[in-house]
Amino acid sequence: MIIGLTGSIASGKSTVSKMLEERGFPIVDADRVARIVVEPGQPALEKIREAFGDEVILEDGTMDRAAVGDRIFNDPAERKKLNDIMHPAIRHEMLSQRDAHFDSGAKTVVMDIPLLFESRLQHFVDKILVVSVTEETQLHRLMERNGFSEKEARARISSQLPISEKEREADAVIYNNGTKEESEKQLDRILESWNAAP
Ligand SMILES: CC(C)(COP(=O)(O)OP(=O)(O)OC[C@H]1O[C@@H](n2cnc3c(N)ncnc32)[C@H](O)[C@@H]1O)[C@@H](O)C(=O)NCCC(=O)NCCS
Ligand SMILES: Nc1ncnc2c1ncn2[C@@H]1O[C@H](COP(=O)(O)OP(=O)(O)OP(=O)(O)O)[C@@H](O)[C@H]1O
Repeated sequence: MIIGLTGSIASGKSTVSKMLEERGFPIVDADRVARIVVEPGQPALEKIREAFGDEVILEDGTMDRAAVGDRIFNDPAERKKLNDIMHPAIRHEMLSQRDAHFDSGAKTVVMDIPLLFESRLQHFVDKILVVSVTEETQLHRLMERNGFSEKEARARISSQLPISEKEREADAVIYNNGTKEESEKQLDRILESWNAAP
């Protein structure tokens, strides 16, 4: 079985992903893969330099994530330009990690994909698990975790589909406004109802 774990920025996907990892599920993490495909020497990084200019590359040759973030979260055309470069590379690496887990005998693989709906990847997974929070909690946690101003946080939130739309298409939803323990209980109930074992 493939579980697609999604939600919105700072809704708690990594928190739930950690709980799944503790239960022995192998995780393919799109955000982590997105860092691998732009390491120095990777073709995607060269394309980013060509498309966005030398000002988004740091002196040590790595991508300036803050500079790229400022550009893409404030401009849909810039965001599309980056997505068009990075998403094919991310998809390729994620599928190869997924296959490796199944080849090693996993029964269930979790794919943590923040943009599962935005990138229309629903057909890649068997069950969609959405981690949801109210917009107020999301804004508060995002500002606190990243040290963003309200404007910076809102730009990121509005770069994604509203979480209510994601909930509608989910097979199950974890409401992560309460404590992590409360979310953990919801997770265990969902895994049991799906008969999901690692
Ligand atoms: C823009 C970048 C450099 C900002 O880096 P930064 O370290 O500040 O953030 P990080 O990578 O941890 O992402 C945080 C969250 O931002 C959101 N996000 C990232 N990219 C996008 C995007 N293109 N569109 C909408 N939301 C996005 C996701 O919810 C993600 O979990 C980085 O997010 C990136 O390379 N994005 C493009 C690749 C991508 O689409 N990743 C999303 C998962 S496939
Ligand atoms: N139930 C909770 N109670 C309190 N804080 C929480 C809870 N769940 C998550 N957090 C905190 O909220 C922040 C966002 O959570 P997390 O990093 O798991 O979100 P995410 O969906 O993975 O974000 P991103 O899309 O940016 O990767 C983190 O600082 C995390 O520690």
